[in-house]
Amino acid sequence: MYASAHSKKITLLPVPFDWGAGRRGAKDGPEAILRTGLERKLRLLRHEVETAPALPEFKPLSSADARAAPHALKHLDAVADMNEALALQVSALVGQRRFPIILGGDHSIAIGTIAGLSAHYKQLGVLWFDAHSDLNTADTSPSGNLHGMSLAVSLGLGHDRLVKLLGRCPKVLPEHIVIVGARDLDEGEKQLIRQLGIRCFTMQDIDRYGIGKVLEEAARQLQGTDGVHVSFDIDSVDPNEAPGTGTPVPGGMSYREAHYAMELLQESGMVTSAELVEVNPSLEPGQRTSRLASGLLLSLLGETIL
Ligand SMILES: NC(=[NH2+])NCCC[C@H](N)C(=O)O
Ligand SMILES: [Mn+2]
Ligand SMILES: [Mn+2]
Repeated sequence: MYASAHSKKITLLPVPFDWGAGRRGAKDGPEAILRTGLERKLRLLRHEVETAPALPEFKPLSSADARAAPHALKHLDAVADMNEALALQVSALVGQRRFPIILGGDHSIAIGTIAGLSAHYKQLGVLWFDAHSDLNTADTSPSGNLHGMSLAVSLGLGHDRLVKLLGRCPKVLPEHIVIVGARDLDEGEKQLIRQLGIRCFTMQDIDRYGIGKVLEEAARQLQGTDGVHVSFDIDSVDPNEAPGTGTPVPGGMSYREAHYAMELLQESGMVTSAELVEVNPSLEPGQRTSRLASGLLLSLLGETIL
């Protein structure tokens, strides 16, 4: 086997957290992904790999937070506390010149990941693979679930406790965000995308241009950045391939489209961190979704077919 062009010092960081989602179970995602042998397989690609101790479990403490009234910010305290701890860890890893791969957990963990990254990358680019755009605010969210708001928070829109993590706000600029795979957007999210001019490649764009062309455009959009974070929500892939996830939406990326996107990003050499979220092992009998998640990370880090 050939050594991949650039061997990296990778830290796998498990984040067993699911209070940002409407249903429980994504907290077992990291363990399921790690069980596929991800660490060992990354080593076969000639990377130096360590698995960090999992982030401690943050649970709702106050009864108000646990009750999670509808149309509020559900479990705000737990989400804020977890993300603060996560942001500090991610920032420390980047400071040590390590390549962080954060294993979720629901997508609210992107708040902490991006906060930690933005402490080092002043022009951070974010490639957001998702059926959704997670651009809701308290005013537009149909659910109150914070995993549907994490990208908005990173743009500086949301509760003070979340947008001001580690000080800098916003963490990322609208022109440095590219969404890929969208097919279920709430009305307020559509408005925000238009208003801020966020680059959003829907499933129709993937149908029309092909995933290769879409990734080419995405890379062009992120040219002015000093680091690129791949935030991969497994529900961007079609539920036939990724059934083990909490908010599945039909009509997603195919197995090959998802892998090809990762392969192209590997070739581009532009990616500086990644996270894989929303794998919920309780929602499928087998290991299909966690295997897919693991395989996509391997493609992103240099695994090739031949
Ligand atoms: N990370 C996710 N899976 N997010 C799903 C969000 C669904 C919906 N848009 C909401 O705000 O509740
Ligand atoms: Mn998401
Ligand atoms: Mn999603």
